[in-house]
Amino acid sequence: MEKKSTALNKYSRNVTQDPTQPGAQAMLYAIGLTEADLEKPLIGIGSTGYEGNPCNMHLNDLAQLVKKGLKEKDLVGLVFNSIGVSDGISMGTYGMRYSLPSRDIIADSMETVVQAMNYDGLVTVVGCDKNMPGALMAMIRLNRPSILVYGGTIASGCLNNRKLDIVSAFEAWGEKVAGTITEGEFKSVIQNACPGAGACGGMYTANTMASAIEALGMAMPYNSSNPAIGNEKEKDCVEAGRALRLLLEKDIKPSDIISRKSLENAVRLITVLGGSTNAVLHFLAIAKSAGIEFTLDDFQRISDTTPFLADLKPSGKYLMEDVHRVGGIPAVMKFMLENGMLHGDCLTVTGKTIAENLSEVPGLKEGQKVVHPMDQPIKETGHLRILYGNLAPAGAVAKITGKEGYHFSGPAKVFEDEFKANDGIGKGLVKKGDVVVIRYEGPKGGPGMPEMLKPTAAIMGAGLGKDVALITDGRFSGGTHGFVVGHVSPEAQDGGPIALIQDGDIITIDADKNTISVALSDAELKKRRASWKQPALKVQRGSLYKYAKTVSSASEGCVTDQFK
Ligand SMILES: CC[C@H](C)C(=O)C(=O)O
Ligand SMILES: [Mg+2]
Repeated sequence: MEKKSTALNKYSRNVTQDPTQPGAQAMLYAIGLTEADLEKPLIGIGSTGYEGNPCNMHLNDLAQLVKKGLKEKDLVGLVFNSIGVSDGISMGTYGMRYSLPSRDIIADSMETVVQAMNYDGLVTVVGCDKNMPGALMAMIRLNRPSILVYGGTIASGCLNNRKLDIVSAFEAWGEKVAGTITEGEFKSVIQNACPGAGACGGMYTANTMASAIEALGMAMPYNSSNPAIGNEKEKDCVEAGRALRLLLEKDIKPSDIISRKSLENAVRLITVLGGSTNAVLHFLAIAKSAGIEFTLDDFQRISDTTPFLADLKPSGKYLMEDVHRVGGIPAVMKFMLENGMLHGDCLTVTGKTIAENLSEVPGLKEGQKVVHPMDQPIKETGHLRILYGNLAPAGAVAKITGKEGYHFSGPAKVFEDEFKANDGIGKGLVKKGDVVVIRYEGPKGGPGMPEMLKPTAAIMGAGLGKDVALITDGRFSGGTHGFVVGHVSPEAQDGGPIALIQDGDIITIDADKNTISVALSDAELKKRRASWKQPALKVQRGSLYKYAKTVSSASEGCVTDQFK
């Protein structure tokens, strides 16, 4: 792409080169910049590093490596921090209600710093689930040369020659409640599941979003599959710093890289990998941030025409470390390009196209078992199904790998929130054949649309994965598997039909016809709605109140900056 070169410091020059800004320059000298530095582009390095989470504990060190790469290319890197919360640590507690809102706080905070400080470009160094979409939304809003750097996946844990990961710990609770493991075994799983730094090791939300962002073209090749610990990750951080120079010189911005075609590339990779349902929510929001028409129906269209090929946890056997071992995400993308599943002409942050990047990488390792061949798919079409029906007039998102079948019908077992559901499951109130309904956990009702890994892991751990379905206006962790439907819209707080369900109503989920329905007549639903009263919001002040008052529905990506 031949783009005219512009002043590389077109933003920072407003403070570094303007004689009417002596205070700014005095402060920049104070942080140690020299007169020569003030003539160079200033690049924000937005890190979500913090000590309290394995996904984020090493990010500030990686940010220094990005800074090193920038310096090698005569650019001044300046590290700043945004926030992050841990899905794995907050899961099952009230704190999980802050998880999805943290995405938009990260987007707002990175936008704020880069705009306020007049930085010419941005490299974000991110780790846990919401960090990637939040950082990407900021990059899109700012639309100046940017690269996303993912902190990388965690190594697998190990116990008695059994590979463990974070979901092993979650599911161990269900196994213990069901009596299939002892208290001692339970403790050993917990203590050995996560060996150190890195984001959750299966194809959960962090690895899903990192892989998809690499396919979108906003991260360097191998960035998503290089593990958190090791010289490959250190190298890719320095390379990202170096790579920003070309983007500045050619004035290549996110709006030159993100398009409907590159969004299709991202979603097609998610489908091949069997990625997290959260990617639906986040890519709806990312597309909205970019002003690109991309709706739930686009996910269904791509799912209908893309095979599910990767045998990855939570429903499969392998972890992201195994993807790395057999060639990494570029090798998967090369396989997809060769099979006509990617648009190779999309530009990326290397300044080259997807096809040009992939021409330089080896393919999947001979004989590897992680990614199935085209003629032996795990499922001929995608695992992500967008369901509609009298229970979800505005849509719902199902994760159907086929391992639990494609149809489920049974009596509703209704819980008014996640905590009551966890309590009920723990007390054995959920029986084979039930459709568990967890409601008032949507974007406004939660608020914050929490992930339901605790109940789904308990159901799976109790061996009920094939015998119980679970639907919610909340969402699911990437670690969730089983017969699950989330993002039911409209949510209960807004009076959606899910608010009208009563114990015993027969709910039917058909993943072939993409429908979710309750066996009630329109007249009955109308009668129940007449007596339904909207409950007050669960919070009346603070960040969750602001969120509940501004957030859009899940079928719109839960955006908070585009309210009408
Ligand atoms: C267990 C998985 C992780 C903690 C998560 O929340 C996600 O992938 O969404
Ligand atoms: Mg999560």
